[in-house]
Amino acid sequence: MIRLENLGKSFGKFDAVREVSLEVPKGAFLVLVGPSGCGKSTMLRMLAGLETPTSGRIVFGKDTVSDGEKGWTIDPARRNVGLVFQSYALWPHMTVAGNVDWPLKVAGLGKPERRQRTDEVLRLLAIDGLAGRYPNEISGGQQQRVAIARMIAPRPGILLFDEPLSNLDAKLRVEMRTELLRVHRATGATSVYVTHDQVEAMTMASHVAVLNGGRVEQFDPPAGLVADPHTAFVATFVGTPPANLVPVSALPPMLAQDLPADASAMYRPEDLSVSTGAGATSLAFDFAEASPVAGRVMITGTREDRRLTAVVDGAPAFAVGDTAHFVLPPKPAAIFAANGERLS
Ligand SMILES: Nc1ncnc2c1ncn2[C@@H]1O[C@H](COP(=O)(O)OP(=O)(O)OP(=O)(O)O)[C@@H](O)[C@H]1O
Repeated sequence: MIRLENLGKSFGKFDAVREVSLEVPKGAFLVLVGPSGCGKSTMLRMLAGLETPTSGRIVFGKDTVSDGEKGWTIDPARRNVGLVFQSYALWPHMTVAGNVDWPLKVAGLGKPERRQRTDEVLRLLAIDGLAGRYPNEISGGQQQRVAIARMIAPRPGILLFDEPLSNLDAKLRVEMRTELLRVHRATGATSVYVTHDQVEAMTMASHVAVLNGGRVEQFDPPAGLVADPHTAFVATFVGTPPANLVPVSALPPMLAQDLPADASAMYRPEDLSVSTGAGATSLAFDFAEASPVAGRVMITGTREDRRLTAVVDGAPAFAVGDTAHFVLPPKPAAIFAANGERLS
């Protein structure tokens, strides 16, 4: 179990992480997701013991491992965590097996046990055939597997990942997601995974914390974020494609009449349709693109700095720049106040 209680981190006057409270059970796969600069890495570094919180506490199981009020933290080597970064940081002068063996040697394990554990994790990551190679003799994806094998070999109870797949190409990234989840399950550890990619978050997580400006805007399972976004930020950040947010002032008068004038209305792409002619509940946008998604078509329109997305079964053929009329449903799926809070 990992529990964060009012966790905060300030650098001078700047609050990088503010009042974060959440709890996940043992075996959870917690993803911290949010835009650049929202405080994800700072949170992970506090979990790793590389950064001392300035307020609040971090609890692993029954043990407090960092206390911001008292200003102490248990150092990384003594808190039962494994950490994998974006850069693999393998030792170039050691073989694959040597890299995996090193932390076990440092931990003082005997040779037979080290050998057995190294073989076991290399097999788990399907890189046992590469044991004798050096890092510069294997691909980026294979290096990432070695970094993960090295992390799990000492059997930490908590696995921490900082954007581990961002250096891999798109296809490999998708494969490695599945692979990482398999490793996570096989170890029985609790994982915390940092990414700015909401698709990664939504496909991998058992629990997601959406961060914005150092705060957790919502903490829920992936399906909960899409079904019931608590803030305008979450509504437009998650989902494939994310929901549309339209200021009430820009809605057709018929749809705007009962809504607060300074609010925004959320419409799901699948609730919109697209037509060549204007209607009482449609908005005119410039057709930007159409792309096939799982047997349906995703249509995107732009106008000034706004974008609207519809996912439909079929639509008239538009050319780029044509006016496309996006027909809105009678009621929005949610309404958000000007400050982003959900009203209904
Ligand atoms: N040592 C530091 N001193 C001062 N400010 C810092 C320090 N470390 C991080 N920050 C600031 O804290 C904020 C959060 O940084 P952090 O690296 O946690 O963000 P992030 O969400 O991981 O971003 P990215 O996805 O770009 O890595 C940023 O505005 C950053 O500039």
